[in-house]
Amino acid sequence: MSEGLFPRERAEPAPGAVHVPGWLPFARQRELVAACRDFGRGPVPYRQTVLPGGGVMSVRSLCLGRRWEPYRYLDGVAVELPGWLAELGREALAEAYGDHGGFAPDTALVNFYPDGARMGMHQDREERSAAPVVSLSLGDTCVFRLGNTQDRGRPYTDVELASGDLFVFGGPSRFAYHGVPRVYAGTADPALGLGGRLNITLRETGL
Ligand SMILES: O=C(O)CCC(=O)C(=O)O
Ligand SMILES: [Fe+2]
Repeated sequence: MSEGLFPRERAEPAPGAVHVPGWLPFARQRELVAACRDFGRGPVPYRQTVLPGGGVMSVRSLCLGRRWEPYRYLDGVAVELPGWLAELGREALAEAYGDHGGFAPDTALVNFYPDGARMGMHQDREERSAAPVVSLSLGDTCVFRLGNTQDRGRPYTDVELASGDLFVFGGPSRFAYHGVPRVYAGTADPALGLGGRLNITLRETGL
């Protein structure tokens, strides 16, 4: 980890991909952690997704708004996407792109990474909207791998996402393969009250 050694600066690792380190103030991060804990106490708990081939994802996931399963969005909504979270997504996009462009997310995927959890390279392509994906990270720092739009392999760029970081991928990067090959256990500020990593992606499903 480079924390403390190199300044973490805003970067555009690929066209349409923007990383804004430390975008969320610490108090806001704490509120989001509490909210994510509350979501898990709602009608639909966090659960491990079973892939069509029988594999089980190591992350624990929960959907707000439209429900995603591999590889489609289901009809109907089990838990509403809170208006304040959609608004946070708009603010995030305005920060990253200078304009929220009318972004109207109707779904949030909340992923919890316990120690050792990872996410393989994939595309977010079940949405029927070209709107960007807005990602917020909380807790332990991870390696986020932003690949190309052709396949899971190189070229790719590894970006460290720490608590409070905003990452947006849209435009030419919207359908880039991406994944989380590694989470650095125990790197979160203990005052955050979270062991592991949380990631929230806000999306427009266009459905
Ligand atoms: O955890 C992350 O940073 C990425 C999550 C992701 O790619 C997804 O939920 O589709
Ligand atoms: Fe994804």
